[in-house]
Amino acid sequence: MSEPADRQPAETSPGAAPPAGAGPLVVLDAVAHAYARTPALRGVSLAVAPGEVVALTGPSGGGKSTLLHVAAGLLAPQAGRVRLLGQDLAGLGEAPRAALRRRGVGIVLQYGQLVPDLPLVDDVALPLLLEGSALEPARTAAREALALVGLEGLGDAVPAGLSGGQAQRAAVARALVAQPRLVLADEPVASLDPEGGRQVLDLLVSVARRGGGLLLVTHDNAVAARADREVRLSGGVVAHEAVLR
Ligand SMILES: Nc1ncnc2c1ncn2[C@@H]1O[C@H](COP(=O)(O)OP(=O)(O)OP(=O)(O)O)[C@@H](O)[C@H]1O
Repeated sequence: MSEPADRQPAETSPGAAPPAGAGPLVVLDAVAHAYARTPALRGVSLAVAPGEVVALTGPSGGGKSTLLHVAAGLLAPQAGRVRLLGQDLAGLGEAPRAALRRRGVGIVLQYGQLVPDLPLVDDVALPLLLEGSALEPARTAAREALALVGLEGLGDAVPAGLSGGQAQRAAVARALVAQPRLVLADEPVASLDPEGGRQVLDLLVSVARRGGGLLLVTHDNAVAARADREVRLSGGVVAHEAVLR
């Protein structure tokens, strides 16, 4: 996953990520959100520091996926504030939010969300291509990322030809290809066998071990046990928090 030489965002432009080491990677402060009349988050505060792996756990419907979408700026909360890579999302329009995500955040959503009919190599290369990388260096980085998740040689495959586990691995490759400082991942290893899950989790955790951050939604206690901190959401509030290491 080499950094293309032409990928040098201006640090001062709107949506640009601040320099490394400049405080928490994401901060949610008293965030609330409801879908129509269904409350999903009711005043949640949470931060992920550089170098930290945080597991978000709790019962189904507790608000985990909603929190991840809010943290990513994909969903605007109805109350509270979100700072992503040092930027207050309330002050950013849709285009600068998208630019901020592309430059510093890798996102794995629950169902992979690969682009139908697009060969995997190009799907995984998308974050680099959208940032202006030339096609061939982006494809080279994408092939390297695919190899890291165990999908070497599958660059020409399309999503319809993949197993659920392969699609999940590809989504992780796409999230990591641009070397993000923060990864937000919703059940990223749920479709994998235990050994495959461990390998992919190792890769995700390595982002934090290099000084980035990982916020990981999981129902799996063994996966949560890899985190530095566990935050349990239930009924849209933080029901429990534990430092694991
Ligand atoms: N798009 C939506 N429209 C309406 N209600 C929604 C929507 N998404 C989530 N909800 C509701 O918001 C609440 C929180 O859902 P959310 O998906 O965030 O929980 P979760 O903890 O991620 O659940 P799971 O573990 O099952 O994925 C639930 O009551 C859910 O039914």
